Amino acid sequence: FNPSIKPKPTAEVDPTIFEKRFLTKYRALGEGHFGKVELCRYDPRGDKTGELVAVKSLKPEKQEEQGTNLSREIDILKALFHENIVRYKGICGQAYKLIMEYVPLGSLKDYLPRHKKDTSLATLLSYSVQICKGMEYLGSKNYIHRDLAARNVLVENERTVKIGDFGLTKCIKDNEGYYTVKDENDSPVFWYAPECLTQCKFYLASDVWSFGVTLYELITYCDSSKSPMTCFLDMIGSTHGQMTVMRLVKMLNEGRRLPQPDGCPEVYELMRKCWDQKPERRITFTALIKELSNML
Ligand SMILES: C=Cc1cc(F)c(CN2CC[C@](CC#N)(n3cc(C(N)=O)c(NC(=O)OC)n3)[C@H](F)C2)cc1O
Repeated sequence: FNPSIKPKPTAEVDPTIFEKRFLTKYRALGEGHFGKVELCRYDPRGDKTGELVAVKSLKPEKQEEQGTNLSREIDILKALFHENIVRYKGICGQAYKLIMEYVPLGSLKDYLPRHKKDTSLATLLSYSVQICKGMEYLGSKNYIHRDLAARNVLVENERTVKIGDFGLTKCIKDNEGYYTVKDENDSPVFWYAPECLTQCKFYLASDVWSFGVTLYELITYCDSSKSPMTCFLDMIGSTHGQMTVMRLVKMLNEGRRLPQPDGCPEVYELMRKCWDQKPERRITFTALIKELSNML
């Protein structure tokens, strides 16, 4: 080693720029209204030693209309660093592809029904604490998720979960404290708080409401026969088409809520604190972390 000879810097390669020609598709992980998420291998050496990644891309016919939304989602995810939030890895092409870490055990919606026997209540509560930590961090940056549900929480391993999709995440304007929801075609209405349904206003506390519904999903191990949609449609009668939202709002305004899942009444008490009619009266993610941790 001769200290007087400075090694020539190798060409600076930006690890967040992925070349399309090295991305090989394996299978679809999910389909959305405007695009899809696919499992891919990024294999620049062409010997299958490259890493597996999850790639979100827009349908060609939706790129015009949704391109800005995807680039906003990319900018948000790029700036998030938390152990309970899926990692941003980069972009591909003219930013119509978002490259994320691949979380192989999939969403809680896929995972819980298949692992009911080996997932204790304590583990479910640990998952809940982790979701709240990710959401507390997101809220600290003035972002509202707007689509918190078991289908958007990923299982890293049997001890660790991460919030995995930020397709509807928006930034709250400081002086207003809420985001005005534009017409959302496939809004997850059964996870939405009353103020979102009636006034199209989304507060940080609106995400707490959605967390309460997500906690209900966890405690029922995402059993589709007891899903929020199934339950609510049973309560309001499922033959009302576009009247569904009206009847859902009426039922919520009357104070009716999802029923207590079998066992763990103290967890149901916590859900009820997430479902206070008024956003300002709802429990916060910080308080939820404390109360859930005390149950562990
Ligand atoms: C274009 C818009 C759009 C398209 C979509 F398909 C979806 C829906 N999609 C969200 C991402 C998803 C669920 C979550 N969280 N997921 C991510 C991973 C990962 N990072 O590994 C993963 N892994 C997995 O399933 O492993 C077996 N699933 C799953 F693809 C559903 C939402 C959208 O806004």
